[in-house]
Parts: sequence; structure tokens; C-alpha cells
Amino acid sequence: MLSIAGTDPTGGAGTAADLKSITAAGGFGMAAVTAVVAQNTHGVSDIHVPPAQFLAAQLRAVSDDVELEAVKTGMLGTAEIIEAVGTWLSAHPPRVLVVDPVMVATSGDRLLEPEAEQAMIRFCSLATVVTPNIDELAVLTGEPRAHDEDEALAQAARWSEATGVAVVVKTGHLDSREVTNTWIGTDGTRHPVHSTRVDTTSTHGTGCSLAAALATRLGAGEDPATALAWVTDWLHEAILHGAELQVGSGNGPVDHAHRARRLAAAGSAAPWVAGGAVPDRWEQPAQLAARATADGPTGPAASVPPVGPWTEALWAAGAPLAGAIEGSGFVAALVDGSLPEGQFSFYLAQDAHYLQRYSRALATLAATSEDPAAREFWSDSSRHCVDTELELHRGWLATRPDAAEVAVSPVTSSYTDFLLARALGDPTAVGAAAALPCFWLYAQVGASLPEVPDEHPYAGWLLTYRDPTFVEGVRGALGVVERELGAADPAVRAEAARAFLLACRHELEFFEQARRVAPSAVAPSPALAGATR
Ligand SMILES: Nc1ncnc2c1ncn2[C@@H]1O[C@H](COP(=O)(O)OP(=O)(O)OP(=O)(O)O)[C@@H](O)[C@H]1O
Ligand SMILES: Cc1ncc(CO)c(N)n1
Repeated sequence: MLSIAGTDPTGGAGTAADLKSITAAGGFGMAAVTAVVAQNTHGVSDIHVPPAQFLAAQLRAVSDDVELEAVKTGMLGTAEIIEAVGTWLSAHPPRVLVVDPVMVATSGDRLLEPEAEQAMIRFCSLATVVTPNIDELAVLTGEPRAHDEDEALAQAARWSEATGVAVVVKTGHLDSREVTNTWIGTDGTRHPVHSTRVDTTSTHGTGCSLAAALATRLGAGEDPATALAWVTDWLHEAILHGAELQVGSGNGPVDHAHRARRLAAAGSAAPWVAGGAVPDRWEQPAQLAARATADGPTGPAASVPPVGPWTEALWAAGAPLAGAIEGSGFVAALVDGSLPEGQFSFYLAQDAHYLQRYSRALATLAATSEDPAAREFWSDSSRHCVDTELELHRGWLATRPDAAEVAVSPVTSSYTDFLLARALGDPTAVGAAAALPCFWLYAQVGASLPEVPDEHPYAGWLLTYRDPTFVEGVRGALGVVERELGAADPAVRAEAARAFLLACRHELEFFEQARRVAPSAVAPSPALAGATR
């Protein structure tokens, strides 16, 4: 996959952004340089354009040796450069050509000579797809700048029909809470991909990154809707975490590698509970908390407080995981409402599988507990799972048949198999401690907002887990676990603490799993999306 673009020595835009984006999208990146640009996060200070013959020599060096899947062009700078690239492309037409008609940088600096605009407009007709921002779309079409998305879509559709080139309409420059990228096919078909706006100044190079990643996915054979959904989702994460890079003091770059790092961490086979985190024999409550907090973060206070020394020690040991859940991408987006609907649907479909199995684990605890109060509690909870709690799931999934059909995932089955094994094969103190995080940590997330606004897209979910009946259930579970631990042998108690911590970690994995599948696996089919939006 070849990028033909200018440079950015601070790594945020141009060929540097393209190579990082191509890598992130799963391709092998190559780059031919059109212009050497002295720029940083504050803007462009100088541009050196090497002779056009020299670019032609670079391109020949590539095509003499390498067969390309796709080409992306960015900053072309001058009419001579545009012509050199056009000549080379005509001799070596790639299967996929994405043209990002770069004219003006986010900083406002011109990256194309004004007299080269007409050449750029003609050049665009060579493309499979062009990715103009709102201002560039106006230049391309020779029409006034679109005021809103509908106007931009109509402009793009007219231009696309006339030229036979597809357009991705990007609403990044419009003032809206949603940012939508829409693929407009030459026959007028539309594939909208919705994303939420990130309040950030780290958007240097977003246009380059989108175009390069899109070319890579299309070059790999993905259809336009699937490719654009992947790119938009990946770029959203890169923008969201761009500021953490702390690169420059102006408009910073996006973090192209954030997803790769997150997935690498998720793939780690390191043990979830370190050897020695739990004593072999747990004799005194403080033994556990002391070990768990000696070398790690402490975490938030429990929204439903512990009911005695044993559950207090469990919270202290599990609190870093409660903190990790609170700060996880999935839960943070669920709580602030920016979670893509497809991810929520995937999560909820898995949770429906989970609750069916969880209810069996609770019924097992009801059957094996000697204490009549515990028996009654587990039995009520088992039923509550499948009647009341699952109502939420049934309601949501009834209108999303594609999500409702998703089979049980490996993360869901490893959690539920673990719970069932603890309930079926271990002393009841262990089974009870394993079942506790599902109550306790859900109440924790349910309580994260002081108030749930009516228009919150996931209000139903948040309200379920802050409901007084649910919180009462959490207290019930805490009471049972406190008594079970108090009565247990120290070795069994230690097993119970281990099971509790493992279950906390399973909870984190369970929430995060929806961010580890491709958007095409969690979103409704494109046809359905078109019909429902
Ligand atoms: N603030 C934001 N929040 C969420 N997504 C954004 C934001 N800004 C940009 N994007 C994403 O990046 C894509 C490209 O952004 P934009 O429309 O700003 O392109 P551009 O102007 O060509 O970029 P460039 O600054 O590189 O020239 C958008 O379509 C959108 O997917
Ligand atoms: C080289 C280059 N290409 C594109 C852009 C647009 O962001 C930029 N700033 N620099």
C-alpha cells in the first residue's frame, strides 16, 4: 500500500501519519514524498518541493519492483506534481485509489498552490473514492460551503454521479455532537457511519489518517461500508487518546497505535491474580487487603458499602479492578452515552447469554447452601435474573434481531463456566464469593452518574442497576458472603478470595469484549442501518 504525500517531521500528518495508519489497518506501508514540509502542531513554516522528475523517479522505483494493492494520495502541492502523479497512475492504474484532496491544513495553512486547484479537481476523476472535508468538497464541486450534513451529502451525490467517483463525506468540520462519515456510491447509495465528536484539539492529521486507513482496508478487499466502519471506529479511538501522547503544544496528533496497544494488552497471558496476592490460609481480614494494596493502586470507595470485615477486605483487594472497570473504554463510553450502539447490542446479547448461565449458578448455590436464609436469597436471585433483569435485554434485542442472534463468545463462556464450576464443585463460600462481583460491580457502575438524564441512550441500563431493588439484592449477597467467609476454614476462605478477584477480572473482560470485535460483527448489516436511520 503506497502513500504519495508530503512530510511532517513531528509525525502527525502526511507520510508519517499514512504509514502509521496503514500499519494500524493491517497493511504494509510505503511512501513516496511529494513535498518536504517544515511543520509542527502549530502549523507550516516552510515547504520544499523537489523537482517533479524526482517524484517520478520515486514512483518508478516502486512500480518497477512492487505490485500494489492500493494507493492513497495526500498533499500534492503544485500542478507539476499533480501531473507527474497522474501520468504515473495512468501507466500503473491501481485497483484502489483514494484521493484525499488536500488543499488547506487544519491549521489554516495552504498545502496546494491556488493555481493548482483546477488540476486537483481534474485529478480527482482518477480516484475510486475521494475524501474531501466540507471546505474541499465546496472547491471540488464549485459550490458554496455546505451548511449542514444534508447539503454536503447532496453536493457529494451530484458530483459523484457526474464524475463516476465515490465520495466519503466527513462532517468533522461541522458543528454537531455527532460526526458522521458517509460513503456515497456513484449510483447514489449511502453508507453512513456514525461516531461521536471528541472534545479535543488533537485532530492534526485526521484527514490523512482516515484516507490512508481506508485505502488499506479497501485494498485488502473489504466492501466500502465495512471498510469505512472499521476506519471510523479505529480513528475515533486514536482521536480520543491523542492528547495523552503529549506531542507538541498546538493541535496534537492522534494516537494511531492506541488500538494495537490495547489489543496487545488484552492478549496478554499474564496471570490475573498474582501468586502471593492471596495467602494460602486467610486467617485475618487485614492479611488480604494488606497484600493487595502493597504494590498497586487502591481504587474507588464502594457505592454499596461492605457489611463486615471480610467483605471490607474483599473490596479493598478488588477495588483496583473496580477502578479499571470504571476507567475502561467500554464503561466510560456507556456511562457518558458515547458508546456506539452496535457495541452496546453486542454486550447486551452476551449479557443475555450470561444471565441464563448465571441464574443456573445461583440456583446451584440455592441447592447446596445449608443456611436457609442463603438458600432463599440465592433462589430469589436466580429467578430475578431471568424474569426482571432479562426484561431489559429482551426489550432492546427484540428490535435488533441481528444482535439477538449473536452466539455465546469465548469471554462470556469462560466467565460463566468459571462461575458454574465454583458453584458446582467448590464449597459454598467459594461459589458465593465468585457470584458477588456480578452484583457489587454492577451496582458500582449503575451509581456512576449522580442522575440519569432522560435522553441518555442507555438510561434503561443505568436505571436497572441503580434501582433500589437491585441494590437490596447487592446487600443480600454481601450478607451471605460475609457469613459464609466468617464460618469458612481459612484455606477455603483464601480460595473464596481468589475466586472473588478472578470474578472481578472476568467482569472487566466481559465489559471490554465488545471493543475487541470488528464493528461489522457488532453493527447491524449496512442494509438494515440504511433502513433504520
Ligand atoms: N473532534 C472529532 N471527534 C471525532 N472524530 C473526529 C473529530 N475530528 C475529526 N474526526 C474524524 O476524523 C475524520 C477526518 O476529519 P476532518 O473532517 O477534520 O478531516 P480533514 O479536515 O481532512 O483533516 P486534516 O486536518 O488532516 O486536513 C472525520 O471524518 C472524523 O471521522
Ligand atoms: C504533509 C501534510 N499533508 C497533509 C496535511 C493535512 O493535515 C498536513 N498538515 N501535512
